[in-house]
Amino acid sequence: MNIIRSARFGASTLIPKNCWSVVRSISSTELTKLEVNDKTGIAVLTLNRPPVNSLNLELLTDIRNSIKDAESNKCRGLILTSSSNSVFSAGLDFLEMYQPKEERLKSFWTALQSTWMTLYGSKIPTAAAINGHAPAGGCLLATSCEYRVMLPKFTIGLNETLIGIVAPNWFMNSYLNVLPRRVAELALTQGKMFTTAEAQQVGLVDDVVNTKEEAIAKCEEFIGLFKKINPYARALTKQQFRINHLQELEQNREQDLQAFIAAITNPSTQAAMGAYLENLKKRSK
Ligand SMILES: CC/C=C\C/C=C\C/C=C\CC/C=C/CC(=O)SCCNC(=O)CCNC(=O)[C@H](O)C(C)(C)COP(=O)(O)OP(=O)(O)OC[C@H]1O[C@@H](n2cnc3c(N)ncnc32)[C@H](O)[C@@H]1OP(=O)(O)O
Repeated sequence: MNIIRSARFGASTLIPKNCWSVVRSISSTELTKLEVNDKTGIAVLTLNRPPVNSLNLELLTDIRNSIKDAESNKCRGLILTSSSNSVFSAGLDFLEMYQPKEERLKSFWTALQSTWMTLYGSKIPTAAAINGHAPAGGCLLATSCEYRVMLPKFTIGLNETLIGIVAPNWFMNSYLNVLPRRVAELALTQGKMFTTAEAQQVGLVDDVVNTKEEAIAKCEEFIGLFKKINPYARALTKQQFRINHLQELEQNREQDLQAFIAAITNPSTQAAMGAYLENLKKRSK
């Protein structure tokens, strides 16, 4: 058996899963766990930032590093999931955007841009096992993948307008890569959160299953579709579909950062976000 070494983790840890496969930890931090199934070569990246996997600078950085680790370890595919039983990811961490410090705000948004470009443009097949709610940035992660499977009774969508903010172009492009234009426009302008059943109906998710294990198995099945396909030809074909969106952000990173800072630090945005956060806190009491 080849032991994969990770720059971030040193020697790999072997975790027996069943008699047919061995799950090996490639890299691990407090916030993420990246494990590869030795038999299939498929990696699972588990987000682990309780209570709701809200995406702060550190989690975004770890996600990006993990995607790169999966690629450099020549994994055959990557599955994103969550350690929570009810939330895939609550999207961007409001605490990064509410009453922010400018330098941290810049690093945060720059990390989000980089993580999105790494995931959306990844050469390896990517899939999301959505085992909980996936609002806003959580939905962005899922729609940046090539395949989505979701558990029942959760919600997913880009709800930015409900918070009084505007989803940037590249969030919209990830949505448009999955949804028909008319559906995407209506959903974005309403800040619609789709139930699992609605999401499947409009094509925002490809499949619905009852357990996380089944979701991972579905993702593995999807990634298995490429078993006999030349990875180089596959990666270049995927890239041709996504290159315009990637270049659009790459060429306008600084403008996008400035637009974000201006929008977020606007007093009316701060007031709307403050009220939304207050409401969230009240609801969780
Ligand atoms: C022309 C264009 C011009 C300009 C464009 C440029 C820039 C645009 C500007 C900005 C774009 C910014 C984009 C932002 C995208 C985002 O991702 S914003 C985040 C949106 N997320 C949400 O709305 C989700 C909110 N959360 C929930 O709905 C629920 O928490 C959830 C359903 C996920 C889980 O519910 P439940 O299990 O019941 O948990 P609780 O609600 O009880 O929450 C537990 C604690 O977690 C805290 N929390 C929840 N979400 C977040 C979050 N996103 N960030 C930080 N903290 C969060 C919650 O307050 C509870 O905390 P407490 O226990 O009370 O301390």
